[in-house]
Amino acid sequence: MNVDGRVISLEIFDPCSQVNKKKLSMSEELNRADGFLVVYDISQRSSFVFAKTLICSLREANVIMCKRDAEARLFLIGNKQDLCHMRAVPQEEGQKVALEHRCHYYELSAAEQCQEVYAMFTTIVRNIILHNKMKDKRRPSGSMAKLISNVFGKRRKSV
Ligand SMILES: Nc1nc2c(ncn2[C@@H]2O[C@H](COP(=O)(O)OP(=O)(O)OP(=O)(O)O)[C@@H](O)[C@H]2O)c(=O)[nH]1
Repeated sequence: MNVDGRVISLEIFDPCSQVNKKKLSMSEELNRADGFLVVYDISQRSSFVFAKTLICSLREANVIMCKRDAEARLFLIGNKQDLCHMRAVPQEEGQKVALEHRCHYYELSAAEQCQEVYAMFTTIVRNIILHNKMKDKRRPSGSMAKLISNVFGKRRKSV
């Protein structure tokens, strides 16, 4: 993808397509993921219920650590908006769940709105890049980390 003049390669892992689909396996892929897109079908209530379970599992497994993490990395997406005549999940309900879990919410149709899908991915990647930059800033710098380890190192020796 081209995001603000930068070429970004995305690696997409779909745990729901794996053999053990019912159980969200907290595999290595999930733990090293930069972002999470939980997609449900607006014409199928069961997929919305499953989406809510997935969001809770991400939180319980500490893959999504805190409010700030969810705001930057977790996205709830109601797909198949073109089937709104068969809608089983009101948009407000999706928005409410997103608000409860502090994540972003989109409703679109992957089949008919490829530009919206591209725009959504651009926003997601932008958010994640910004979040990762902030995280790096919050981490102690090399010399500061060295200083901290020296201080604690010395203390440990004297105990
Ligand atoms: N009408 C409509 N159909 C869609 C849309 N997006 C996907 N589909 C259809 O929904 C079906 C499932 O799509 P997949 O891409 O396999 O979705 P998935 O989430 O991987 O599905 P699972 O196998 O259940 O995990 C396919 O028949 C798609 O063509 C959409 O926006 N509108």
